Amino acid sequence: MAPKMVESATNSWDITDFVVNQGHGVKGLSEMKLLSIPKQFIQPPEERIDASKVVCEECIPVIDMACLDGPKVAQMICDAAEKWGFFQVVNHGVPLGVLEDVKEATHRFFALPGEEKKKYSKENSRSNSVRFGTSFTPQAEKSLEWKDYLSLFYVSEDEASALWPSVCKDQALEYMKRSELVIRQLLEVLMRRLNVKEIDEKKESLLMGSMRINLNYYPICPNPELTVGVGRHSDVSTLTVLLQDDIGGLYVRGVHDTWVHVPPIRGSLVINIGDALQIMSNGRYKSVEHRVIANGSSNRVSVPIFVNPKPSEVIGPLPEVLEGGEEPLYKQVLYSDYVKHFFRKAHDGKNTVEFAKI
Ligand SMILES: O=C(O)CCC(=O)C(=O)O
Ligand SMILES: [Fe+2]
Repeated sequence: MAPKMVESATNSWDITDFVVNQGHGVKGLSEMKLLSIPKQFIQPPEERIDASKVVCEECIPVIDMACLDGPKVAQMICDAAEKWGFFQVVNHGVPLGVLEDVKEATHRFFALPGEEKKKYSKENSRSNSVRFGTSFTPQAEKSLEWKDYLSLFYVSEDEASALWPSVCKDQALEYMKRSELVIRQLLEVLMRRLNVKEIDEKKESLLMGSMRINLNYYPICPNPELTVGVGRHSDVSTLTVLLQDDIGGLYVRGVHDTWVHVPPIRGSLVINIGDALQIMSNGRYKSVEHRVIANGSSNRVSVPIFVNPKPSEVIGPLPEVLEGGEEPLYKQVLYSDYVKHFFRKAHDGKNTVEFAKI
């Protein structure tokens, strides 16, 4: 890249324009091989990960789904959802090839020229359900996050075939479809501890009535210690199924203000509880804060599937949970309002759930 370009792009106005508006993303910036990150990406010290708070002795549970019918596994899943809000599953039934294909497809999408990716930006996309972007909500953020993404909201197979980018749609759809069984199994197990005997049509709409798949791309960063890949947040989903590659960098909030790394395990899926399930379980299951650090030497991809209530559902503590006289901690809220509230502001840890607190 010509030095002039580097020089002009480091001008503060141009950076946002280059990264956000022109569709080059952070990847475009990373490829310019800047010696340091532009100031727009510098996070305040309290938002950078503090190495002294990272604990290596602890680890989120790794659960073998092959023994799901045995007595122990269901208990481990529910315990992990209560204590950590996070766990990894192995032998989950989604073929390794499907996982590898969707990671490759993610690299393929982000390798497209900026002009091509820009067709899916907020301004240009033919549909609200397909969105290429950068950071989280650049208009609301004081500091940008070092991440690009393609977000695909699933409406129907026909819509996906017509509108999702052709370089990744088959792989993204296949990953989503093949994950449905493990999603159902997990929800059934989690519901049983809440006295919900079966997931009927109404519960299905409430728990998994909509799906969103994101392809995340975290490019190499010249000053990873000064910025973040994703800031502290909890997901607004019922639960999230996350595929990560072998680079690492995802951290989960542990006890006493500590952070615990989620080590990549080949073939595993990371499962985390989202705010919607925390609310529906009246706080029994925890949607836990997490964040992603930037990386100085490798590009990283991850592919979360956000399993969400249908946007038109009203969520609140489930009647089965309150049956024994437990006081509700959350009010009834329209799920689409909850999501709007989340996307209106920058990432700010666990604060979103305050929106639903009584
Ligand atoms: O990339 C990751 O490992 C996590 C991403 C994440 O937390 C999210 O997209 O909500
Ligand atoms: Fe997340």
